[in-house]
Amino acid sequence: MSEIVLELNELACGYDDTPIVHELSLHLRAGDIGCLLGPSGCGKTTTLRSIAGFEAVTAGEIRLRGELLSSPTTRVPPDRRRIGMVFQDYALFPHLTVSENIAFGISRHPQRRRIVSELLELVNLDRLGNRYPHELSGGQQQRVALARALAPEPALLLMDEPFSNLDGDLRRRLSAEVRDILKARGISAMLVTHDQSEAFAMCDQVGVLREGRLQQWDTPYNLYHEPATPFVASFIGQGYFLRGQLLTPDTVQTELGVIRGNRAYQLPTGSAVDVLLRPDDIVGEDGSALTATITGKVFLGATTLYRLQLPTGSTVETLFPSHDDHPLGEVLGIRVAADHLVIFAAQGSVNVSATLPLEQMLAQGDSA
Ligand SMILES: Nc1ncnc2c1ncn2[C@@H]1O[C@H](COP(=O)(O)OP(=O)(O)OP(=O)(O)O)[C@@H](O)[C@H]1O
Repeated sequence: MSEIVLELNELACGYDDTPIVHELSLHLRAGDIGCLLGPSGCGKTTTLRSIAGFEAVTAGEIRLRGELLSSPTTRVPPDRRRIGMVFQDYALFPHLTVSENIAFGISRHPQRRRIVSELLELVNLDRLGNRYPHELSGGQQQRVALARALAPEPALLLMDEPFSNLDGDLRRRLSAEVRDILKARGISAMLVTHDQSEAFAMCDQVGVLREGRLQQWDTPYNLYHEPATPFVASFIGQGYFLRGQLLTPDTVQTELGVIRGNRAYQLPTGSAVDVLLRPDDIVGEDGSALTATITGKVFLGATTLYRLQLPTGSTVETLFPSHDDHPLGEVLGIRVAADHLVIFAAQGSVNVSATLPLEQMLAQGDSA
């Protein structure tokens, strides 16, 4: 495993007397791209600004390659941190050409012409060095901003919503391109976004923040398949919770029958639980005894997302190839095909009427 480049230990920060971020701990390894993801106002930018040195920390510490950058009694100035930044609005100098913008942070470097020319090539702007920012598209301006941030060879690159001024397709292409550039150069980076698909496409580790608290710092795969909290489960990806009752550590009785998962839960047998079902966990099956009524559908291109109402009134979702078209109101046969069983202790009271007596459920669980 590579060395740890960025360490946040029990970090707390905020503005004047308003605490925003609380007890935030995470480690980013060299060459990895990390991300802070969360709803608007949860503290992503505040955390990034603290790492950059623009905001003081009130508790905990920030270390870069082991060196203490911030603590309640230490604050290395932003320009001494070896951290590069790329902002949402590009923040290029309008009176400088593309090449001059890129050279800005290395004006005294003897090799600056060579570095600028390499970076121009890296970000695919090698013929635009003499243009001014207003003569470039948004995507091109953001590439210049990236090249400028990379020129001083920072130990860490911070990116605050870098693609949010760009639209759909360009945004996807540029984020993939930036990931390739960072990976090719082994650059460690931390991104802030509220766009989950961008976080998943670009990042090795993603931290989900809620109201200034880190809920989980993990790979995109684990966030999706093994969310640590109900908030992460509902914030990441799509899905609905179904109330159930734990039969054994890895099986649960629900109104869709007994579902067996791939890991054991440490909750007491018989506990009321909430089971997360993603759209890919529910599949159509002609003739199935389990049926659901289509109450909504969203065309997504290759697939269509159907919202289904179960006889008890609960909701689940499923995805069909879009050529497999079904009208609203149709009753479908369905089956659960979940490999990853994600459950949490039930929030609120148990809907006893939707469950069977425990003995009967255990008998069904044995035969499942
Ligand atoms: N300069 C400031 N002074 C006081 N409060 C601020 C300041 N900047 C941000 N805040 C508050 O801090 C909280 C977190 O803001 P922050 O910008 O970190 O959130 P965010 O997760 O990046 O949100 P968004 O996705 O909307 O950019 C918000 O409640 C915001 O109003």
